[in-house]
Amino acid sequence: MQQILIVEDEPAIRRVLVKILTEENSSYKIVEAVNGVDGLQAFNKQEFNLVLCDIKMPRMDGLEVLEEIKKINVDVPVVMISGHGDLETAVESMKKGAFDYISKPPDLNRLLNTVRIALDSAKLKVENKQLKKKVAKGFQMIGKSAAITEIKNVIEKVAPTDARVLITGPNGTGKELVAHWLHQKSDRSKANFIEVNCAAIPSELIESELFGHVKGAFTSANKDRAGKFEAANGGTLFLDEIGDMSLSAQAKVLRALQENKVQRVGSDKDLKVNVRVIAATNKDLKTEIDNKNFREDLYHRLAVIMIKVPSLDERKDDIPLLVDYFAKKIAKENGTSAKVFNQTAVDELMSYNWTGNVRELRNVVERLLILGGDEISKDDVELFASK
Ligand SMILES: Nc1ncnc2c1ncn2[C@@H]1O[C@H](COP(=O)(O)OP(=O)(O)OP(=O)(O)O)[C@@H](O)[C@H]1O
Repeated sequence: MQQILIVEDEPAIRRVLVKILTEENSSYKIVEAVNGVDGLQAFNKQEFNLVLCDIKMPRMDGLEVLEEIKKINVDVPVVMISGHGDLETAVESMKKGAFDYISKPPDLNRLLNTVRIALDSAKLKVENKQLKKKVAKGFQMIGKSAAITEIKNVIEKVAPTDARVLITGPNGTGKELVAHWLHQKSDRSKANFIEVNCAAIPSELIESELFGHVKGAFTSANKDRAGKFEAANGGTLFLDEIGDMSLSAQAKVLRALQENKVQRVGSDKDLKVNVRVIAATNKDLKTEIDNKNFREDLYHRLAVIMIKVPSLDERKDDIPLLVDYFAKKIAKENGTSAKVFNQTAVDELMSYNWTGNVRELRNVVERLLILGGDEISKDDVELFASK
């Protein structure tokens, strides 16, 4: 059901609007208000998917109603109804957040199209918000150890700035998670978070991956292609495993960071980009610099803020929380009910050496959920954890 509020002082126009909409779609439920004040009262009382609002009305005009509605719920589309002579106001209302406007007398097709598009777009907005929430939930950072608490504090402080961040730590400790959080908690979260795993891309392709290419730049370049820097414009570019990047790509990344400009491979045209770069590595970049595998100037550009994610061994008190979190998460993903890990099982898991790795702990939990008994005990851990 779609709830539509019509705010219109002229009874004849109101009647036409109601007739057209109810005849078009029986799921449209209409509430009528005869002036702006009544309209706002109705809007405050119940939820609406769409508002149609006349511009010229006594007591409170359409623009005021629009402004008030946007204060209450910015996501509900408002379509203005403009009479003869207030076209300029209609245009102004668009600047104030109106979705669109229709003219009086309402043309049937135009009205129905506008209503349909406004309702669809509102639905998309809501879905998008829900999806974002879901994504944010999928990136929960579990842990109350001193190390994780400190990392969360640093994220809170650093995320809203544009400072570059270098995240270090062993494989599977949560470096990517930290990068996601930095993005989610920044003003850039509306734009893209683009990830490039520098270790997974052959060195001859990394430049084209990062900067794009123009048609004919190399044999397989059969059309122009944007690179990851361009894709991340306005957002965040996460360069994972940056310690594995070739020296020639490092030189180009350095230039991109210094000048906020990139050139597609095969082109000499500069493209301006506004990208926040977050990098991660499990290597000791200082050693890589000594061994001439990593550029020192690039290191200093990247490592404005350093976040070191410690191995799980250094924060064992997070293991019970992580086991519980993964057990519930995996059960939910598989549509099964969550099994309990009893204290003996958790103690046994805590006694192991976890040289990295949260990812490994997650895999062990999954294995135990599949192979273990109804309640996971120390015996199950000894039998199936295979550490
Ligand atoms: N504190 C945490 N809370 C919840 N999940 C976590 C935590 N740390 C890591 N994970 C999960 O563990 C897995 C590995 O984490 P992530 O990919 O962030 O590690 P990484 O250090 O980037 O690994 P790599 O070095 O291999 O790229 C992911 O599924 C991630 O969601």
